[in-house]
Amino acid sequence: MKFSELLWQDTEHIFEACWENPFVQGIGKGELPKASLVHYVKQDFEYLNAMIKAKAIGVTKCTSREDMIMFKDTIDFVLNSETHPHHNLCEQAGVAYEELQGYALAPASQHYVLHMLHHAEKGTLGDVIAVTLACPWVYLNVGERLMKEVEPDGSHPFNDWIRFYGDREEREMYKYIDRLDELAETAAEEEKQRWRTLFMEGCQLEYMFFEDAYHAKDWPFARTLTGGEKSNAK
Ligand SMILES: Cc1ncc(C[n+]2csc(CCO)c2C)c(N)n1
Repeated sequence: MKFSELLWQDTEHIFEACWENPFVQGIGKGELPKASLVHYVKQDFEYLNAMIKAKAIGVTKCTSREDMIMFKDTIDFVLNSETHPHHNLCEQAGVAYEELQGYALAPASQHYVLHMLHHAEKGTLGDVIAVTLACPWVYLNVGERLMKEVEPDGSHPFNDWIRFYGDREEREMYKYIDRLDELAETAAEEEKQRWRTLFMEGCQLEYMFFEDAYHAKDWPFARTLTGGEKSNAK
C-alpha cells in the first residue's frame, strides 16, 4: 500500500465529517449566516499568511531545485489566486475584503497556525509536507463533492468558491503526495508514524476550522487589555 493510501485510511472519517459540516453544507445550499462568512474570511486571511510562511520554511529544507519549485509554486498560488474565493465570500456577506484583514486569530485557527509553523520549523522536508497536506486535500475533496452534488452555475451565490476548489486540476497537490510517498519508501518507521500523526491532526484542524467558522466561535472573553485597547481590533 502506498503511504498516501494509509493517510487516507487513517482520516477518511474526518473527510466525511468535513463534508457533513454545516459550513460546507451551507456553501452547497448557498445559505450561510453573515457572521459565519465574516469569521471564516478573517481567520482564513491570517491562515493563508501562515501557509505562505510554512511553505517558505519548506524551501529551506530542500536539497533539490525541483522541491524548491514545488513550494514556490504554492506560495505563488496562495498569494495571487487564493484571494478569489475570499472575494466571493465577502461579496455574499456584503463586507469589503480589506475590512476583514489583520485580526487576531480565534483559538482553533491560532492552534492550527502555530502547529503548522512549529512543525515546519523544527521538522524535516517530510514533516513540512505532512503538516501542510490536509489543507489542499480536504478542500479538493469538499470542492469536488460540491461540484458533483450542486452543479453550480453563475446564479449560485458560492459558484466561484466551489469552482475554485472543485473544478481545477490539483496537479500541485499530487506533487506533494507523490513526493511524500517517495520519501516514505526510505523513511524510518518512527518518521512515518510522525507524518501520519501530523496529517491526521491537520485533518482534525481543518474540520475545526469549518465548525468554528459556522458558529463564529471566538475566545470566551473579549480580548481587552488594561487600558481599554482591544488586541482583536485591526
Ligand atoms: C483553513 C484552510 N484550509 C485549506 C484552505 C485551502 N487552501 C489553502 S492554501 C491551499 C494551497 C496549498 O496547498 C489551499 C488549497 C483554506 N483556504 N483554508
